[in-house]
Amino acid sequence: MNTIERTAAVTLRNVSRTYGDPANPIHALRDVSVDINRREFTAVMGPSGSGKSTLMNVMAGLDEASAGQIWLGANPIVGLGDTARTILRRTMIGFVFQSFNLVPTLTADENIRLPFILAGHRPTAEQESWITHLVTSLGLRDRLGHLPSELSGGQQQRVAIVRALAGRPTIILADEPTGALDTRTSREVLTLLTTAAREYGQGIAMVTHDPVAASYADRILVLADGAIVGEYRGLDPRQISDLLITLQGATA
Ligand SMILES: Nc1ncnc2c1ncn2[C@@H]1O[C@H](COP(=O)(O)OP(=O)(O)OP(=O)(O)O)[C@@H](O)[C@H]1O
Repeated sequence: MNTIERTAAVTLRNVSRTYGDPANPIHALRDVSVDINRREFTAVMGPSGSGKSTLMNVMAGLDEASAGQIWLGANPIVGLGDTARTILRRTMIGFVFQSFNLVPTLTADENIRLPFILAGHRPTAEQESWITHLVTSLGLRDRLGHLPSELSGGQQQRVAIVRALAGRPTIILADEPTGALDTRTSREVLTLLTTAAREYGQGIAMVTHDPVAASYADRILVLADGAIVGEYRGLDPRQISDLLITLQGATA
């Protein structure tokens, strides 16, 4: 199976993740098979504890699947050593976490450039103009010299988003990226993620509880109790909240 050409940004086949005592296991993911496609913005939704963060962590190779296979692009990650996995992650994935994860001693500009420094090369001219576009459209031009502690939560999140998008990674994994943002900035961030998928062919997976944020996605995956229980397209925010309310009722 490893030799089959894979066009998805991330492929999961029969992936399970079990925690805790084998006699009394917690099944965070149960036999999940899904593709996160390139050129597509996928929202991941589901009740608290349904496995959304676990799904993101195993896709990123930050957590080990207990069973199953995972590919980043064409590269299998199950069984890879730590170093190889770190290199793959660095070159193929951009992360946006709710907690920003900026380096406190680096300025906004240095944080944005950190992935390039870690990868050992400077941004190309094309990447420089993409960074300038991102910085300008997220209103960060006059904040680049500031440390994270000198920025508001929303500004810190925008810096993290520019950092994730800057190198045009194959996949962007975002966990509640708009959780700390005001409505206008949220809209800008979601529009940027949409652009990243449509125009730059990146695969986006975004965990969110927010029906408005999810309505920007092309596809919504719904998790319940560690399994994918639904896949939807073309829903508006109202339809998404109705869906979640129905699911909460079914799993309560
Ligand atoms: N390191 C861990 N050790 C033990 N159990 C864990 C661990 N990580 C997650 N779990 C359990 O796995 C299940 C799925 O957790 P996960 O964090 O993936 O859910 P989630 O859908 O992201 O929840 P939320 O929306 O509240 O963030 C939960 O029952 C959780 O308690």
